[in-house]
Amino acid sequence: MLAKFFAYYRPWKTLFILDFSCAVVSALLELGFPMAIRAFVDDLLPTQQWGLILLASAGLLVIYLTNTALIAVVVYWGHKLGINIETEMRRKAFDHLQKQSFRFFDDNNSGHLVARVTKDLEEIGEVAHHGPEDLFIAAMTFVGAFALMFAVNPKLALITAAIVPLIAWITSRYGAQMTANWQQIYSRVGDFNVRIVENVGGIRIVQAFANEDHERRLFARDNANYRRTKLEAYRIIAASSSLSYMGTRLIQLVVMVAGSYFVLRGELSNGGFVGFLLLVNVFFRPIDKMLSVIETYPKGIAGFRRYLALLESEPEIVDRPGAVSVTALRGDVRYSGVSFGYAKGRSVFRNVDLEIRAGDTVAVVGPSGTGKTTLCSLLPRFYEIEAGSITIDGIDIRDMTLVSLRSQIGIVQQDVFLFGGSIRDNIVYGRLGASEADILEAARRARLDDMIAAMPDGLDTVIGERGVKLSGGQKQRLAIARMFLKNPPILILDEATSALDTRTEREIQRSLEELSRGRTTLVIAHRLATIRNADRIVVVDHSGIAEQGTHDELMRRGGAYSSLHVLQ
Ligand SMILES: Nc1ncnc2c1ncn2[C@@H]1O[C@H](COP(=O)(O)OP(=O)(O)OP(=O)(O)O)[C@@H](O)[C@H]1O
Repeated sequence: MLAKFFAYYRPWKTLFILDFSCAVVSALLELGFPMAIRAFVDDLLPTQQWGLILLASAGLLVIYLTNTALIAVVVYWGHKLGINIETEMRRKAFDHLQKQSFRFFDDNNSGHLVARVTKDLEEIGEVAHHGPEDLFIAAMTFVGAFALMFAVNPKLALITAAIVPLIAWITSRYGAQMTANWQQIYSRVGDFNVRIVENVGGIRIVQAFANEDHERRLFARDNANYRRTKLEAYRIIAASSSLSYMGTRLIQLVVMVAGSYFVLRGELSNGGFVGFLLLVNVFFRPIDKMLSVIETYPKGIAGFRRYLALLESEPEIVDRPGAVSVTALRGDVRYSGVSFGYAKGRSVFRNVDLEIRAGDTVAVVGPSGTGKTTLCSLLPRFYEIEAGSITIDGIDIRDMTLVSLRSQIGIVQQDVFLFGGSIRDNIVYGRLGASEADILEAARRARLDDMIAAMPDGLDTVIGERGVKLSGGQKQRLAIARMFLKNPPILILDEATSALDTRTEREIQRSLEELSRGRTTLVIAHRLATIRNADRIVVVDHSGIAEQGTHDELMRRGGAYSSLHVLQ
């Protein structure tokens, strides 16, 4: 896993080297200061020459200033390195989400996915910056300080080092606990993200059912779980940092007592004593660093693990090697022996044959849950069929690139999804970069022009999240305008007008008829009246296609279609 982590440093090698070398030089200077102080007390003071003392002080000032500059570089460029890595990871995570198939989103909650791309990655940047640098410098300072302490007074150095196993034990014990704890914290954050995303998205339903109290209780539970896990983390931090504080202060006391003893016995100079006390601080600084690494590293690594899990979930539907990019298809669609099920061993339909000639309109009808929507969503390869094949103009859809296949198919859905921007943003989604004239023409053909003219900001009117500021009919028209702009040869209309009043439905129906003119169209309809003129009607039931033919043929046959008709 570490190798995968370090791979992210590759593009920022120069930045890393700059940051790292400045940090190393700064640490070396820190090691040098106690020795300079010792020389100052032992060698310079006894000369009683003010000129020399001031000169040495000026020298120290230069070194301090240099170190100040180094620290500034390390803090800024080091964090720059961290945020660069974090940004790259976030880009990759988002990119990976775009490639996932419908099934992935069926199985993963959007709140958790949001957490993956936001919160999980936050600490990785910190670890990327501090991790290797702190570890290396901690090791270097630790060894360096010990060597210098040993040079000043070996006995005192050994006494000081005796505390190290205790500190190491504290460090390793709490480190493992923290990693496990942070993984749990992330999962808790995901949980309440899910709760918030669902609550805010469905707030109208919540209020309509007056279920606010129920929602509050559910949220309170997740919030309390998060709090409990966080408290556990703070308990670990409190224990480890206070224990290590106690350890370092105890050893300082021991050094004070033992050092005084050595000074009185003449085994240690005054300067040596002062220098040694300063070195003890430097010696224990890596331990503080290690503790802060213990705090941030597990957060980063837990986030990185979840990030890797996301990146390693292979997209289910991808381009085959050698897939061709198709353009301007005629739209001859053929399903041959197609079988499909969402879960293994539970098929929605089996061995379905269906042919739609280019430009024809075929309506799919049948009882709820028989797989009408499913049948249509196989054409743009939102799900992969289990057996058989689907071809367009004789080419298997699996031999086409996904992007080109989907560019040839337009879908107008029952509940239109609109983005939160303006009317223009939503129409232009059909063909990004379309000209103003084309956008207006698409709006006109979808009979949206009167509404746009009546709006204060025209095309730039903001329609609210998911288009809440529009009526159902207006949303449908916007979706149709978007499709006029996209202008695909194949259309799927999924129950597009079921939620509207009769008059609006008739108007929208007219726009849809205009939209489907000259395009291969698959209509999923419940209202049989709207599909009477379809070139063919396919009736599905729980075992697949029950019958197909024109309205008149099916009525004459007196089968499933005619009984549905009688029912309506
Ligand atoms: N994403 C999904 N994951 C798992 N099962 C699904 C999924 N979507 C639909 N199903 C199941 O597949 C079956 C067919 O559903 P589908 O939506 O295709 O039916 P439909 O005929 O379009 O229904 P309706 O007329 O009610 O819209 C149903 O049993 C449904 O529960």
